[in-house]
Amino acid sequence: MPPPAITVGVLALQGGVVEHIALLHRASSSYPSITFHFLEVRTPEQLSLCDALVIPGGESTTMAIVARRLGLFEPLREFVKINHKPVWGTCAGLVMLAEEASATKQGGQELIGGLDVRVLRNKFGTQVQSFVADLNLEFLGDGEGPFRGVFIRAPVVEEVINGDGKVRVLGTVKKPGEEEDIVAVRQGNVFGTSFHPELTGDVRVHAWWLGNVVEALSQSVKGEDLVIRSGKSVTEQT
Ligand SMILES: NC(=O)CC[C@H](N)C(=O)O
Repeated sequence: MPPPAITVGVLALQGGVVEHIALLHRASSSYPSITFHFLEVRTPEQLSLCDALVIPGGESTTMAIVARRLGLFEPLREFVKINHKPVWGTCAGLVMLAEEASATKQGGQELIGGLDVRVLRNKFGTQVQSFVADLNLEFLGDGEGPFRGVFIRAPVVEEVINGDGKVRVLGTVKKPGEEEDIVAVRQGNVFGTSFHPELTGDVRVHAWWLGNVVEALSQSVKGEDLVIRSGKSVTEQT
């Protein structure tokens, strides 16, 4: 049985917060029997009210500094890695959810972790090299055609660093003349995208993720046991 009410937080230290909340509101209409509350999260107390969390795009270095100052790092790690609550990171949010990152700022930067991957920050260059690409996101399973991926100083998943097959590749992009890059991954309760669905007006990824949140809370199982609706494991792919 799905819970009658679900609180979804959006980490609101910096970055694309209102855009996510707007699309989450729209996506929630796909689940009319459930009351959703969407909460901007800036404190450990607010985080403790959440059943699931979105970490938006923005600038991961800034987010990390602010999260540290506000005493949010340990509560965030507990939320993601001990309580296994559903979490989705977009762009800078994906960086924050990686266990390792390369091309970090000098001296490194603090990460929450949860995804056994190393991300490469700013893979495609600076702001002016931002681009849009049609992505084939099979996990949406809707047959409604490609999803417009918006990439802004985007990271990619450079390597899966724990080869036990729990990291599932859900999306890739291939720029002309370049090799294919991994831009969407999932490991149990943690989902990450290099691109920004909240900037497209296309509600499909938000609706899919909210569906997973509902499913996870209905089953109230640990992250590792969540039903993976689709997506091949990395080992299956190679
Ligand atoms: N649009 C974005 O979120 C950019 C992410 C940024 N390059 C970072 O590493 O934090």
